[in-house]
Amino acid sequence: MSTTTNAAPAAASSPAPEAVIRLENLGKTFVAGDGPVLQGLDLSIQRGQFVALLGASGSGKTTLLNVVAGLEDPTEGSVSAPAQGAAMMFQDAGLFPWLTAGKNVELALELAGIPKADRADRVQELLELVRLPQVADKRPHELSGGMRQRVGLARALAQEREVLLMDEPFSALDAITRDLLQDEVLRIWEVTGRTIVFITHNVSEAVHLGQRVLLLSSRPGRIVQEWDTGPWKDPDSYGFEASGQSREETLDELTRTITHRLREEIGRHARSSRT
Ligand SMILES: Nc1ncnc2c1ncn2[C@@H]1O[C@H](COP(=O)(O)OP(=O)(O)OP(=O)(O)O)[C@@H](O)[C@H]1O
Repeated sequence: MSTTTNAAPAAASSPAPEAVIRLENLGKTFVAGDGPVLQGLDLSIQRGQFVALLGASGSGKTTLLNVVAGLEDPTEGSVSAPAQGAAMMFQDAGLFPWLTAGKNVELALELAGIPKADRADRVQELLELVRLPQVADKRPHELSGGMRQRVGLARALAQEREVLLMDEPFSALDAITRDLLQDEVLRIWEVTGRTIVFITHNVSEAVHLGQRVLLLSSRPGRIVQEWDTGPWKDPDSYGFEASGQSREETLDELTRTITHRLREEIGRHARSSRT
């Protein structure tokens, strides 16, 4: 794997960060004759990190999330992830249409074992966290797509899991709603300290959200390149000061570089699918 890191050297005394997800030589084959979807994949994610995952369509991004969540078993290698599993969020919020927004969130709290007496306050706290304090009594069909995703996010957070896996959660939303929700997710990540793995096809979204941006190769999927965006987002950091560019220029340049690499992988995927 090639890694592009612009971080300042870590202070000698800082303790090694704890990996909350560790995949070693991971492989996944669904149908023996079709070959592996994932192969030789190594990945370590530290507690509290925000990781964005890019890759061609069909490269195995969702499969990777499912393995981390414990929904799929690997056929090779090892997975270390929280035993409690992970909360997941998808392109469609998947709210139960017959329940109100509040009841959708409350159900997740109930399944997480939160006592009944504490649930009403917690539902309200979570809806406030996603900036929808007023929708507890509304049914999903009364909400916009962006509002439904916010409720879906509140429901995912209600599961009280350390790891949140997000599979293209905003790809069906209009650009303005998507921008707003990206900023909300960053705010919620900072407030809650969750470890987030976020799949997207949108490189700007990956660069905006991820501290680390990972590129999955075309089949078989493994992490082929990684970019560390952190130093460029922190104005006080070494990386920012060392460059003569503005933060926006640097992030735009990074977005172009990653887009170029992603296109190469998509092209490779298209060629290998034809053979
Ligand atoms: N349960 C399954 N049984 C058989 N094949 C599967 C199964 N799940 C996924 N696959 C295959 O694994 C490959 C990777 O699928 P996956 O959904 O993980 O890719 P992806 O990168 O998330 O794609 P996209 O970006 O289009 O969502 C595909 O060829 C898919 O058909």
